[in-house]
Amino acid sequence: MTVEGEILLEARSLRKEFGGLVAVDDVNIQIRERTLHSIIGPNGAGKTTLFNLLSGMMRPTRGQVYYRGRDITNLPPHRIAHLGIGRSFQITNIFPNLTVLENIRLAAQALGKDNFRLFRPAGSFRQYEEKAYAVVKRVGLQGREFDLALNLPHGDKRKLELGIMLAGEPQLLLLDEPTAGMSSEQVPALLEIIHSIMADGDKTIVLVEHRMDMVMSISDRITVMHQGQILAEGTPQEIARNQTVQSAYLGELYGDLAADLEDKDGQR
Ligand SMILES: Nc1ncnc2c1ncn2[C@@H]1O[C@H](COP(=O)(O)OP(=O)(O)OP(=O)(O)O)[C@@H](O)[C@H]1O
Repeated sequence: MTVEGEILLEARSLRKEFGGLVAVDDVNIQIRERTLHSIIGPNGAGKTTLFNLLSGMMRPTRGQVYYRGRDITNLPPHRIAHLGIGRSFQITNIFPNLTVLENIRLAAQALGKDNFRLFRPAGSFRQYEEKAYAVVKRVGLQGREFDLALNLPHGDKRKLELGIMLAGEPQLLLLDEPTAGMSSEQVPALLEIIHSIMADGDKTIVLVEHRMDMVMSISDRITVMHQGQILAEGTPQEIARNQTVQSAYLGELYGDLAADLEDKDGQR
């Protein structure tokens, strides 16, 4: 059981309009430290837009985002990243012609203070290399260190993406569908990595994910979005039993989920 901490990230009356369309409709959400907080909802519910607002990739129409109590609403994405918020970009931040190790080492160097110095001391290079190796191991890419990123199978690309993020030492990880495009056989390895990140005891993860079994099994809290608004929030058990959620979203899935959760409750 995770020990919940202070509020790490908070959105207040956060709104994003695209022309006449309200993608995020005055959303209030609080993410507590050391929790795995999932955001679910049907296609077009506004989950990715919310992520873009939280990570500074998009400016809200109105409303605020606070990180550790500090207003970060209009900070550029790189400043937000330096505060300790990492965000997955669904593969686009991978350099395809660099190796796995180089990709991760660059991300580690980008965090360091001497990334723009032309003549770096050899010691600091070694330090980044060592850190990169540790991350490679962490995301289960041992044996693939010297493969070009472009040659990795899809599941390994997703692991590399996580590795690049971890090399930046974020306190908060925003993961947008980390299992997208993965086969069911590849999912457990990714789940294990997510579990190990949470086991560090100092990390917080916000996860957008469509695989309901995964969301229900790993989340501490779940927020359900629907048409840009928050429909419900609670523990996986509360969400699975929530009547409004059932009719709006979970539908026929509910029967299986409720049975699963009853089983888990019974085993505790
Ligand atoms: N850049 C954009 N310009 C115009 N409309 C957009 C833009 N981005 C998102 N939208 C619209 O905003 C709404 C919310 O989209 P968003 O991608 O945030 O939903 P989502 O919950 O992440 O969906 P999915 O699960 O399909 O990824 C949708 O109606 C979408 O078409």
